[in-house]
Amino acid sequence: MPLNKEIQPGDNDELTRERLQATFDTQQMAAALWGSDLARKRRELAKKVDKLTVLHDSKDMSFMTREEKLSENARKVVQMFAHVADIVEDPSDDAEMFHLSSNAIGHEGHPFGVHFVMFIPALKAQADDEQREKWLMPALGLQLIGTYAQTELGHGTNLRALETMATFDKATDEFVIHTPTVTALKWWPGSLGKSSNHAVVSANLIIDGKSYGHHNFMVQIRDENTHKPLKGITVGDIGPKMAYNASDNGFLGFDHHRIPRRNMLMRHAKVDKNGVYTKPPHAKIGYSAMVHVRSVMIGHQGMFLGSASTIAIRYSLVRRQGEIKEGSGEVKILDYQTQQHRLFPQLARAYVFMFAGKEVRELYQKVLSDMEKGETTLLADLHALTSGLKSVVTHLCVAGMEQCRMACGGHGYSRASGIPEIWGVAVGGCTYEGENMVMLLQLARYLMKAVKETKKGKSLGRLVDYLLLPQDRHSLIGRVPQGEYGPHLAAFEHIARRQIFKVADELTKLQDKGMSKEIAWQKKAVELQRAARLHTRFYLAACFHRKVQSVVDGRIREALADLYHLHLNYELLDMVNYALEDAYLKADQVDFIREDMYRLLETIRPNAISLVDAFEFSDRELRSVLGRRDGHVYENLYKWAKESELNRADVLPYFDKYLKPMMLAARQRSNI
Ligand SMILES: CCCCCCCCCCCCCCCCCCCCCCCCCC(=O)SCCNC(=O)CCNC(=O)[C@H](O)C(C)(C)COP(=O)(O)OP(=O)(O)OC[C@H]1O[C@@H](n2cnc3c(N)ncnc32)[C@H](O)[C@@H]1OP(=O)(O)O
Ligand SMILES: Cc1cc2nc3c(=O)[nH]c(=O)nc-3n(C[C@H](O)[C@H](O)[C@H](O)COP(=O)(O)OP(=O)(O)OC[C@H]3O[C@@H](n4cnc5c(N)ncnc54)[C@H](O)[C@@H]3O)c2cc1C
Repeated sequence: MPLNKEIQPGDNDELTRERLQATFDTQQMAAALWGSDLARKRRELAKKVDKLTVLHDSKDMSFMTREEKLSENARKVVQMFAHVADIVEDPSDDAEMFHLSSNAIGHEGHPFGVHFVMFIPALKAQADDEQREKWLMPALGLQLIGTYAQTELGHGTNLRALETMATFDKATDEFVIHTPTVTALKWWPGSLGKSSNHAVVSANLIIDGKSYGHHNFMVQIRDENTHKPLKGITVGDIGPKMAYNASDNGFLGFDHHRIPRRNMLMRHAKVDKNGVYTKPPHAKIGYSAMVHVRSVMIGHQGMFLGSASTIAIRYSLVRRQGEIKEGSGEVKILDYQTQQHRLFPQLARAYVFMFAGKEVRELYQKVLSDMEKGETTLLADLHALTSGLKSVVTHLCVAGMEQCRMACGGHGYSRASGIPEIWGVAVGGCTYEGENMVMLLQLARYLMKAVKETKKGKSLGRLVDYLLLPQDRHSLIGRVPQGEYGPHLAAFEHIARRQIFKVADELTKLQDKGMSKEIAWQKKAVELQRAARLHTRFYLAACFHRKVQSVVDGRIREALADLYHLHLNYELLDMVNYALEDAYLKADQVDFIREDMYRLLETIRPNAISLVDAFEFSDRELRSVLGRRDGHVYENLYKWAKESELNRADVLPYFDKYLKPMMLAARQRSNI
């Protein structure tokens, strides 16, 4: 059977020649990336969105004001729901809905952003059956718009310091929600500013003067008909952000606002009418909506990096600049080794982040179904894994996207490239759902506990089984037959294990000298977050390995293995200092890794376009002139620039108002 190579009439010949070189079928590679069912659904829904003009951007969002963006995406999201049954096979499938949304709406936000990502997951995990009936069904049916209001002006990370109060009033069987200070104002919740009419609000539960820590409460914030804030509620937009400006992130304050007792989400923790409090089965079960977003973010961040890689690689095959051999003509910029070294490792990361995203979603689903039965054993593992992945993946994604942007030269800096907006959205991920450094320290906590168990000969969980294995003193990289990469993966394991034990020993030594546990932790915090990063990077490399092993088709496995081996080499070089510290690697082995990496760049080069085609991002989804599938970049850049609002007239008023008088005055002065 001929291989599918994504060639279409009217394509730029340069790209067609590139596509013909592929060693694999792009649709089969797409199936490896997304799963075959989702890959098919994505393809079909993109075609349907193409035909439905009501779902198309009315103009490029780059040329819109914030209010126009909000209005445009509200229009599209409503149209999207109106046509959803004709477009997707299963509207309750989050993945399918997410892809519909990224095709039709893009990534700048819309009024239902947090509704689907946090509000509904919070209700699913924390509302009891009666409450689900009351709010989850209407929320799924779009009868209300919800947000998740946890962060305050004064505190986002340290949830124990949240100040919003929910004081139980036994006499009326109500909670009184109150914002005692300006720092207690809720700050940041997505779609809160102008769109939502309900919020899951985190507030300190106070019964008879005693605080039970923060819990989640359902609060209606706006009238369902007039959309005006309810009495005792102040709400508004927090202003423009780096990106994500079609989302109205908001502020929210309460002045002794009363809600019924049954508005506390009571699946796990409960308060009865006598004010008797029942503890949840796990102290952090109320954090489940955060864990949900952390788990979905991994794959989505991979998609963002995949989008930027697609844009930069396609453009690098259209752009010619300079000669490699004098007189032989200008070359495609992707033929430069430096360009390949800049882009292919990002492409490999995008792949592995998407694979890891799938694994972590499966674990989340398992934990969620366990939680339904009151079983919480795997919650700590999930928290540790998502905390590490969330931090490492967002950090590497935005660093990688910046490489993609720079690899496009000047045109990468233009919004026409599409990279600035997705970079701006992705970089928010380093902060939201737990600031990266803080989340790495959460994982480090787990790792230090794992060390203690290891010393007793036990494992804390599957993720840290490797701590029980003995340390090798020297790496076998370059000492085994060419093409064997087991020692590379072993090096990731070695580096992570060594750093984890090293910092654990250092903590013990400090405490043995009489330092408190907390101060010792502070003294070693940078080393601790390094341990968490190295553990996560080992997890990612091992995940890539598992994926390559699982692929049946020989051609796909070979192309994926090239990316995997590049990933191993590139990431090892990026953290080689850890392997040199204990002479685990020698200088000749580092040279071996480098040379192998350069070899792999050349091997991957002919497959580059098909490896990005395999993401199957539609042009509508990419929203990039540089990344167009057909490669017709220059004529479309010119067309795009002409759309700029500044080109509506040859002379704009500011010229007559400011510059002309200044120049006239200057001329007059020079004539005197
Ligand atoms: C139309 C529609 C289309 C529809 C489509 C629909 C489809 C939709 C599909 C989905 C689409 C998705 C799209 C996404 C991408 C889109 C782009 C943009 C979107 C932007 C959205 C942005 C949303 C962003 C939202 C937000 O940002 S919302 C706010 C997030 N805020 C934070 O994340 C605060 C961080 N801070 C903390 O999480 C805590 O503060 C703290 C540090 C843990 C300490 O917590 P503390 O309570 O102090 O506990 P410790 O004392 O440290 O620990 C004590 C003990 O508890 C343990 N433990 C702590 N935790 C946990 C935990 N979880 N679980 C288990 N254990 C835990 C710890 O291991 C320790 O164990 P031990 O060692 O004792 O054994
Ligand atoms: C785009 C976007 C969307 C958001 N959406 C929502 C939403 O829908 N709902 C919601 O409730 N919130 C939302 N947030 C808020 C977000 O969750 C918080 O901003 C985030 O959790 C970080 O908290 P912070 O702002 O308090 O940062 P801070 O904690 O003030 O971080 C500042 C610095 O202090 C350091 N730091 C803080 N604590 C520690 C510590 N213990 N140890 C070491 N270092 C520390 C951090 O590492 C960081 O370097 C959103 C934020 C963004 C950017």
